[in-house]
Amino acid sequence: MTTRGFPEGFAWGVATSAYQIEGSTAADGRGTSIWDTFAHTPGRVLNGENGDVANDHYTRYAEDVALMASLGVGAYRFSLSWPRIMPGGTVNQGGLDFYRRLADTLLEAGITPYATLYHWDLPQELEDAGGWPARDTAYRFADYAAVVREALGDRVKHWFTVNEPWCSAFLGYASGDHAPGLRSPELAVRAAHHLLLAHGLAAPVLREGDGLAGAAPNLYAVSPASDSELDLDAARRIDGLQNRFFLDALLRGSYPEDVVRDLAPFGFEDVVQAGDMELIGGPIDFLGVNYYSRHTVSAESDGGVVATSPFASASPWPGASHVSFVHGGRPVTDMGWEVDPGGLHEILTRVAKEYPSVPLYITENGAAYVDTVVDGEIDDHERLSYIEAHLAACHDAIADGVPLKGYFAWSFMDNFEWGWGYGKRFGLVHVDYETQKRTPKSSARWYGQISRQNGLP
Ligand SMILES: CO[C@H](O)c1c[n+]2c([nH]1)[C@H](O)[C@@H](O)[C@H](O)[C@H]2CO
Repeated sequence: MTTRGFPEGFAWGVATSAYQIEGSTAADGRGTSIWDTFAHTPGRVLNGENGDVANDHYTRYAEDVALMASLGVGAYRFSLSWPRIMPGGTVNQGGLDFYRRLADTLLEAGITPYATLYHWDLPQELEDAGGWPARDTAYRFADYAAVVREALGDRVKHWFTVNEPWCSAFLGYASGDHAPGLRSPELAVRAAHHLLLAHGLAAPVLREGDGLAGAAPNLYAVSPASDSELDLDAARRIDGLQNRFFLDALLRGSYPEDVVRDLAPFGFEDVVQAGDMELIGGPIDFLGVNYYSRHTVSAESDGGVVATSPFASASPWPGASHVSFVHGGRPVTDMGWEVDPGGLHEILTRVAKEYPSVPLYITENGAAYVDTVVDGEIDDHERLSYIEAHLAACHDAIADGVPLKGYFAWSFMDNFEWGWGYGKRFGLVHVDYETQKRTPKSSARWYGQISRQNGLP
C-alpha cells in the first residue's frame, strides 16, 4: 500500500564501487591502483585489510545481479576500474570484457546500468607521474572516457564522471586518510581543480549520441554551532569547501569568490587556466548527490573531527583552520555520523532553488550499523529506518518541486569501507567474508518492496 508515491519512472537503485567489491586485483590484465598501494601500506587501513579479494564480485557478478533482480531494484550504480580498463595507459580487452558481461547481465535482468568512471582507484602509474595535482591526469581521464564510451556505450547510457572529487582531493592529498595518502593542502587544491577539469573534459565525450552524463559530488547540510560571528564564518568556510566549490563550478562554471580567497595561500589562483571553467561548467544531463549527514561547525579548535578514517590526522580542510565539528545531539550511525534526513531535504531544495535547473539523483545515501546474524537472518531495523526517513525527505523535496529522478541506496552489499576495512557495514545485503555468502537483510527486502511499489507506505 503506497500513500507516498514517487513519480512515474523514478529510478530505484543500489550502488557500489569497483575497488570496494570486485577483488581479483591482478586478474585478466588489471593494473595497480593507488588504493592497492595504499591498502598494502602498513598503518593505512584498519587491521591491514585490503581489496585483494573483497566481495569477489569480479567472479560472482552474475549471482549478485540475480540477487539484485530478485530484490526488485531497477537500477544499479557501479564504478569502472580505470586500471582494469587501461593499465599503463593501454586498453585491456580483458577488463572491458568484464564490464561488457556485467552490463549485459544487468540489462538481461531488467536492471539499468549507471556507470561511474572514477571512484578513487587511480592507476598507480598516473599517480607516479603526478596524480591529480598534475593537470595531465585530467587529459588521461578524457582518453579513458573515450575508450569506455566506445566499448560500453551501446550498453550503458547513464554515466557519472567522478565520484566525490572532495574526497579524492582533500582526503587523498590534504589529510592523507585516503589514497595516495599525501598531506599537502597545496596539492589538494590542485587535485580538486583537476578532478573537476577531468569531468569537464570527459562529459562531452560521454554525452555523444544518446549518452547521458553528470558528476556525483558529496554534499552536506552545514550549520554553525551558534550564531556567533566566528561560528557563522566557520560554517561559511566549510560550506564553501564542501559544497559551493563543487556546485558553483559544475552548475555555474565559476568558483565562489570567498573560497578562492580562502584557498589563495595554497596557490589556487595558479591552477585555473583559460577555458577550464567553461569546460567544468559545460552541459550535463543530471547531477548526482551523495548525502549522508550534516556538519555542525564551530570556530573553537578543540572540537571533534568528522571520522573519515580510523587514522584521522591532518585536516582535510585547507584554509579552514580553527574549525571543528560538534555533534548536534542527533542519533549517530556506526560511523559516528549524525542521522539528519532534514539535511537531505535542505540540500536538495537548496540546489534546486539556488542553481540552474538540472535533474538530480541521490547517488549515495545509507548507513553503517552493527549487524547481528540470528538464525541466518539480519534484522537491520536502524538501517531500514535511516533509509525510510531519507526517502521521506526525498518525497517531500519532490513535492516542493525538486527534479529528483532516482535514489541509489549505499550500498547494495557490505564492502571494503576504505580506511575502516570491512568493519563498517553499509550493505542492504550482508556478506560473510569467510564464505562469501550473501544474505539479504530486512532492509533489502523492505527496499525492494518500496522499489516495486514506487512509493512509501
Ligand atoms: C564521507 O562521506 C561521503 O559522502 C561518503 C560516504 N561514502 C562515500 N562517500 C563513498 O562514495 C563510498 O565509497 C563509501 O563507501 C561511502 C560510505 O562511507
